[in-house]
Amino acid sequence: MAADDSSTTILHLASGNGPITRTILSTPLRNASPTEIPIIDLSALSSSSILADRQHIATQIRTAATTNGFFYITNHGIDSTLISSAHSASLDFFRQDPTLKEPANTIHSTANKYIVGWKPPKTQKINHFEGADKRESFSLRYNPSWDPDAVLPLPDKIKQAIKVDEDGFPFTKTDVTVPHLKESIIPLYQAVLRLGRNLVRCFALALGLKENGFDNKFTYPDVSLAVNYYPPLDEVEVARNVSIGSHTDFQLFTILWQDDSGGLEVLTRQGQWLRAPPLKGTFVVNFADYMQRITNDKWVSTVHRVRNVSGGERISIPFFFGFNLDESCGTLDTCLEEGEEKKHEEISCWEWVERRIKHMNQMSKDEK
Ligand SMILES: O=C(O)CCC(=O)C(=O)O
Ligand SMILES: [Fe+2]
Repeated sequence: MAADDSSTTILHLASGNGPITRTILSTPLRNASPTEIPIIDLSALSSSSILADRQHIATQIRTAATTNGFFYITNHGIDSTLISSAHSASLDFFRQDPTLKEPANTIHSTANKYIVGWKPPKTQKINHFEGADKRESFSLRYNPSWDPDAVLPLPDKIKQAIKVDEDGFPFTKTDVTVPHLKESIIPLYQAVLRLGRNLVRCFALALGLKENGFDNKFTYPDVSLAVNYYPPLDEVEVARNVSIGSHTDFQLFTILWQDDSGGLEVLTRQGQWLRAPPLKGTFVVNFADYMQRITNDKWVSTVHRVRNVSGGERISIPFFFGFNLDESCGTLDTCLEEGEEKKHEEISCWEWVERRIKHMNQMSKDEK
């Protein structure tokens, strides 16, 4: 961050259109208020609910989406035992000696290099202006055999595009040392995938579409689950480093579980950093770049980062959602006021993400 004037600083970020900046207020970091990051109760998402109840949820989502693009969900239906089991198996995986994690390194994936598998510490730079993220992670992408609601068979072109690793990588490589990793993570993956599909129906309502308006774009969604492991930042690092740099997520939306360490921070449109502290029994949901595009920038893809200053290790489990790889969605008519121009051209979610990643990596090359 470079100094601008005495009361503000400039934050540099990657975007799908090249580097951008944001002005940051010098007001101290503080906890978000319930209006800034609301808690939305999803009890009424159950199949026996009536449309009016789901509309009520949609109205709250719309307010959150147009305010800071972040909200907590409670009564989401995900069993806490699924979470605790995935959490402890993840700790068992990350706490191993690096040589034992190496076989699952993403570089050994035959089909999904750099996408699935283990990413060692300090190998990711989500914001090149802020240096390497002090995290390691373990990632999976969509696999129809883990999707309880998969509509099979998948179209051939999708089978090719999804590129499932035939040997079951990366779990084949964790089976020996952490055999319970797969059996703990997959049930959570399945539950969050189902929750995501339900939320997408609320998003459709919140955007003035029919409840099933996005269903056919979500039959084999381009999703990925990551487990992030953040060692604590030491005293020197706290001033200079990030656990994960300031960024926006790339696709449609993210459902994130965080442990009770804290450290997630969210930037308001006004340039104020807010803490999004862990709240028992909740997930955090945030909108991402592609959602912002198709809503003509009405729903915000909000900048966030993590600084793990808890003194202990921190785990988070984000689940990123995009439309089916072959689906494209232009600006939604329901997001345009009378006479309002569309701000973005139509592009598929997948092409958008590729462009976003290209720009992010370009910044790294420019640094050298
Ligand atoms: O760990 C967190 O709380 C946030 C992680 C995140 O923003 C990401 O993985 O994109
Ligand atoms: Fe993120």
